[in-house]
Amino acid sequence: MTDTVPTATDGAGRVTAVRGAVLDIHIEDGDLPRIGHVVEITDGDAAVILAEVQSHLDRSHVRAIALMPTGGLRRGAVVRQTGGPVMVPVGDAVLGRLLDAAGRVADQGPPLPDDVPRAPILRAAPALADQTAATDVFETGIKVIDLLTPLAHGGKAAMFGGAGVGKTVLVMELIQAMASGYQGISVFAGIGERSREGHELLLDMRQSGVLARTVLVFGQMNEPPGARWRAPMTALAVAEHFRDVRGRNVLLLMDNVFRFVQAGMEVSGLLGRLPSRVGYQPTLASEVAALQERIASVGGAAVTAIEAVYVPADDFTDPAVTAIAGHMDSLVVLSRGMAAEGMYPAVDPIASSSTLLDPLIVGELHARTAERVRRTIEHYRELQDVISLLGMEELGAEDRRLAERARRLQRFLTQPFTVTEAFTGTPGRSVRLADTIAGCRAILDGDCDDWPEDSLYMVGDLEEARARLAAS
Ligand SMILES: Nc1ncnc2c1ncn2[C@@H]1O[C@H](COP(=O)(O)OP(=O)(O)OP(=O)(O)O)[C@@H](O)[C@H]1O
Repeated sequence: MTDTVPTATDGAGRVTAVRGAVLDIHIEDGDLPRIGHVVEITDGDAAVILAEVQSHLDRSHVRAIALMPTGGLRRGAVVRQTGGPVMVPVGDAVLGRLLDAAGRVADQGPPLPDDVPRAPILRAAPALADQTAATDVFETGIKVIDLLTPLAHGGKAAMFGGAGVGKTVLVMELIQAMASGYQGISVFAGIGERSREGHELLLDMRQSGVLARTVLVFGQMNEPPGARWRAPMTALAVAEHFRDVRGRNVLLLMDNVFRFVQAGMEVSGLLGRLPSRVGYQPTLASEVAALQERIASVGGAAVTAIEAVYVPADDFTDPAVTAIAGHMDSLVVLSRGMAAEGMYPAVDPIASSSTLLDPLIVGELHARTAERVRRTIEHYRELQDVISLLGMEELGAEDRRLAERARRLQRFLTQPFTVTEAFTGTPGRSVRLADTIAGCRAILDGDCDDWPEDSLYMVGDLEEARARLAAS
């Protein structure tokens, strides 16, 4: 598992072709490097470039994908085999640090000590028999999530949404909410997103004091596909070390897993493989599985994953989206319609789900309340056409009462976030699950029927709404 850097083996070679991130290498004598193994390329004084071997072309040629920019690289550059996959630094020394996909520090801090333990980024998932199931609820303080899509301690949750519906804001809020009250280690993988967001996160974490327990791994959108493709694996290697060697609980956050799939698609195209459905790589399902299956809880230590997933063109049937969704315990679906109405967080209460929402896991009261909330909002949606044509007044008394309660529930499930305070001016709220359940039950039972809808919009618990009502 954890190991020192592999020593060079025989089989030095030279670069024979450079096509962007794709490198063809001639191995002059000795064995070819294995698929998945990494080679080091040096060209005079230029920085060392790492590349991962992807195919064996013939008895003496391999094709590799560079993990770093290849600008300036020339044919004839010297290639040295390392005899293993990429080895990245792990353990206490990387806490509070920012690494790139190849495990180099990228935060202008001091270099890592020479004796830092290293781990390979490519590894098999733990055996099924060693994995423990996730059945403990991880309370986030975000009403709509805790009530309708509870997250599992040691489970996987994904936030799905099209462009600009609030995925990043939600993941950042979860980091704030969970990491600050959480005693484990957090590992954040920034994959294919804007570098600006990464730097903002670094600053935020430094200010809030969680950075000392956090490792950041970035392969952002300006980096070559190999880096974006391997950044999540590097983050996993760091997380696995804390889980397996140190027995610590780990919170693994990834923004954005779709970009990992997209990078894999670029790599596949660069290697000349025929595309499959919707232009994706033929290996889509196995690539997603290779990542997701490694996120597992073993023995006493849990890895809890929160992943943001971009949904291209808001198409939830996209093969990348469905491939990722299949691995999740909790699916948080963000809706453009709700975001347009300012209903933040724009979590769609009907489309979102969680395997934990079972009376045997969360308890009878929670499961029943969630079910009633869902049914009421769903019924309101069914009535929407009639309402937009004829108005609420034309509904029957029972439907009208349900519609009014559904609108109040939708507003009560909005919540100001700490991370948006800077531009909304409203401080964030964290609500205990018991208060969320009590608030929803009160609305469902008609206790708030004569409250104006606005009194429930962007509040914490029902007491706050009551106080707001009394003050108005
Ligand atoms: N909880 C919220 N409260 C208030 N505003 C929000 C909230 N969530 C999102 N927004 C608004 O929506 C904008 C887009 O959010 P965000 O960057 O999280 O979207 P995204 O889905 O990650 O987008 P992209 O796919 O472009 O990365 C924010 O800049 C903010 O104006």
